[in-house]
Amino acid sequence: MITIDGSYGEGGGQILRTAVSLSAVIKEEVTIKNIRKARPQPGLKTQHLTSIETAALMCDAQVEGLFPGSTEIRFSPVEIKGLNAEIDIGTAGSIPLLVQCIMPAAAHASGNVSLRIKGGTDVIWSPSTDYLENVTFRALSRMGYRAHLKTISRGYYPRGGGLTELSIEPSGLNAYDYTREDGIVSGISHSSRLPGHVTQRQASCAQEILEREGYECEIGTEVTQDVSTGSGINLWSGFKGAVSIGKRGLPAEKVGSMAAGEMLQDLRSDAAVDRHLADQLIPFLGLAGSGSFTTAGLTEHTSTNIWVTEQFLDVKFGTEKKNGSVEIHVR
Ligand SMILES: Nc1ncnc2c1ncn2[C@@H]1O[C@H](COP(=O)(O)OP(=O)(O)OP(=O)(O)O)[C@@H](O)[C@H]1O
Repeated sequence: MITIDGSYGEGGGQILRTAVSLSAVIKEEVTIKNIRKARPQPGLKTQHLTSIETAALMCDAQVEGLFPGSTEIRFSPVEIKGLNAEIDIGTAGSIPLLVQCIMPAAAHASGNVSLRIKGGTDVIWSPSTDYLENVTFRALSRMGYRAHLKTISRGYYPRGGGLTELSIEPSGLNAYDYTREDGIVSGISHSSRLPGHVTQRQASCAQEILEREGYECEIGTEVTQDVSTGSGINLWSGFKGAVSIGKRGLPAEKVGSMAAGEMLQDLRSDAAVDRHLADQLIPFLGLAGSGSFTTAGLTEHTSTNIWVTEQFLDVKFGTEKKNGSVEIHVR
């Protein structure tokens, strides 16, 4: 049995997601203590509960300690099967973070994973569903990972209710050395239950900033009347992306300029992948057993995910400074 201190390093929900999924892959029971201990509301939130429940469903796991606010769980996996199910997070809890919890295990399943998931598609402190599809899954496909996430309708905080369709096929993971692939910046400026000019203003502002700096852009707009009210803009290029979410009182131009500013910072860097993708790639690099990428800097999310991954897999990550970036590798 493996025991993980959930308060280690960054101390957030990601420790939980990586630990649960890798425990399923190696079929070894894990106990996670001190879950989100230093967060203002410690323990499991709705998003984490539904994520663990979904992972448990996939691998017939028994789970102890699964309740809101719980700071310790024991996850005992059996075999990872395919799964065809409808999952409702019930709040604006992040759909991409739920998916993050089952991604490594799904590659090792005996069948396909097809889920219709309801929840938040564009919420703060999380990849958006567009980011997951266009940045994370695009990057992982280089290692042979086969997954798609289709956004059917958007779910914003606090109401959520967005709908997505996830499909993951089992696959082996091959080693891959990521190099910079920045090119045209693509994007989508979206809103629900707001006047159409909001998406236009978000998109125009982002486009103007990026084009002024010499980057070609193609940003689409999407105006809907979904269950929840909100707006945002997602940009991506190569293995880099930027997510910006609107909120009451924040001008649409500011939402657009924040995304463009984040994207520019990444595009100006010689690194191959952005800092968010960096932490998300770690368990997969570990499972592939070899591979590398460069990123602008080592975040606490990344170093913590390296630590968790090394607790489960027989791999050792290395980091090395390279021309203003950091190379992270497994050899
Ligand atoms: N703007 C963003 N774009 C892409 N990915 C993001 C973005 N913001 C956060 N992420 C990713 O979302 C994940 C967040 O993990 P984290 O542990 O902070 O989440 P959590 O479950 O909400 O936990 P906690 O509330 O404890 O922080 C990380 O993989 C991080 O890289």
